[in-house]
Amino acid sequence: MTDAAEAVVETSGLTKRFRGGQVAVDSLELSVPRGSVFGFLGPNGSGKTTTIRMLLGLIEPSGGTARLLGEPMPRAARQVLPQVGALIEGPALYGFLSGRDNLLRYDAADPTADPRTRSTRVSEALERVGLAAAGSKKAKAYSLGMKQRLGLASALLQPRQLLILDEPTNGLDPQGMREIRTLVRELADDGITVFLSSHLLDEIEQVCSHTAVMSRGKLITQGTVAEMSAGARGRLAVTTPDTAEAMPVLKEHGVTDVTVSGDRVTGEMPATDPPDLADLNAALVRADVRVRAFGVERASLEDVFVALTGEGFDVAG
Ligand SMILES: Nc1ncnc2c1ncn2[C@@H]1O[C@H](COP(=O)(O)OP(=O)(O)OP(=O)(O)O)[C@@H](O)[C@H]1O
Repeated sequence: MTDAAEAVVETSGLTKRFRGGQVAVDSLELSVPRGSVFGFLGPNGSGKTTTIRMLLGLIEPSGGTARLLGEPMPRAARQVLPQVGALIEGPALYGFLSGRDNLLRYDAADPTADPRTRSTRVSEALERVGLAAAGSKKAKAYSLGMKQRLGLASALLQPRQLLILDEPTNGLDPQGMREIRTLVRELADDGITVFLSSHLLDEIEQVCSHTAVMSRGKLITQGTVAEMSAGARGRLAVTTPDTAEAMPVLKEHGVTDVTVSGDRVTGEMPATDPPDLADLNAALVRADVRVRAFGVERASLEDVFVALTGEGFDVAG
C-alpha cells in the first residue's frame, strides 16, 4: 500500500444503473496515481457524484470493481476508510455550535478516533485550514468558504492518505474558491493524494496535476493535465484591425477553420508541415496587415473536451 507508483483509486468496468434503467456510470476505468491532485471533471449530471459514492462504499455498483488504497470496496471499507477523508455535499454543521465544538462533536461520533488526542487533533485541523482564530465563533456566523474549510478540517481529523472532495468550491465566491484551491495544493504538498470533482474547467487547470474527463456517465479521457493540453493543438490567434486582409494570408499558409471575432482572427494550424510562425507573421506584414498580437494559444481543457465529444462543455449550474 506504500508503493509510490501504485494507484490509490482504481476502478474496472465500474457501472451504476439506477432503478428505472438509467446508467449513471458506464464501465468506468479510472486510475488515480498516488501523490496526484486528480481532477474528476465533467458537466453536471455526468456521473461524478455517483462514482464517488461507489468509491466510498455508500452505494453498491451494478457491475465492475473499485479499489481504494489497493483494497476492494466496499468489502475493505472498515480497513480503508479511516485513511480516507471525504467531503461530499457540503458539511453538515450545527450553526449554534462553534467551529471547534462542531469538530469535537464530529470526532466523538467516529468510533476509530482516540478521545485522548481529540482536543489536540481538533486544534491542529483548525490550524491546518486557517480557522484557528475563528474556532470559537459560532458556525452560523461563518462565511460559506469558512464552512467549507471547516468541512475540510473534519476530513483532516485523522492522518489521511487520500482526500475525496465532491465539488469542494461549489457555491463559493472567488475568494472562497481561491482559499480552497490553495488549501488543496498545500495538502498535496503534505503528501496527501487529493481526488476532487468539479464541473469547472479552469479550476482543474489551476490546481490539478491529473484529470479524468466524464461525459454522460462515460470516461472520455484521463492523464496529466499538461499532456492533455499538449495533445490538443492550440489555435493560432492574430489580433489586428485588418481582419479581412489577414484571412486570405492565413488560408494560403494552410490555416483552416479561420474565424473572425472582433479584432481577432483565429484558426487551426495544419497538423502536418505547419508553416513557421515567423514566416507567417512576415507574410501578414507584407500584406499590409497591422499585427498587434500574434501567437498560438495553448489548448485548454475545454478545447480537449469539445474535440473529444463534439459537444460544448456545459458550465451552467
Ligand atoms: N439515486 C438516483 N436515482 C436515479 N438517478 C440518479 C440517482 N442519483 C443520480 N442519478 C442520475 O445519474 C446521473 C449522474 O448523476 P451524478 O449526480 O452522479 O452526476 P454529477 O456528475 O455528480 O453531477 P452533479 O455535479 O450535478 O452532481 C444523473 O442523470 C442523475 O440524475
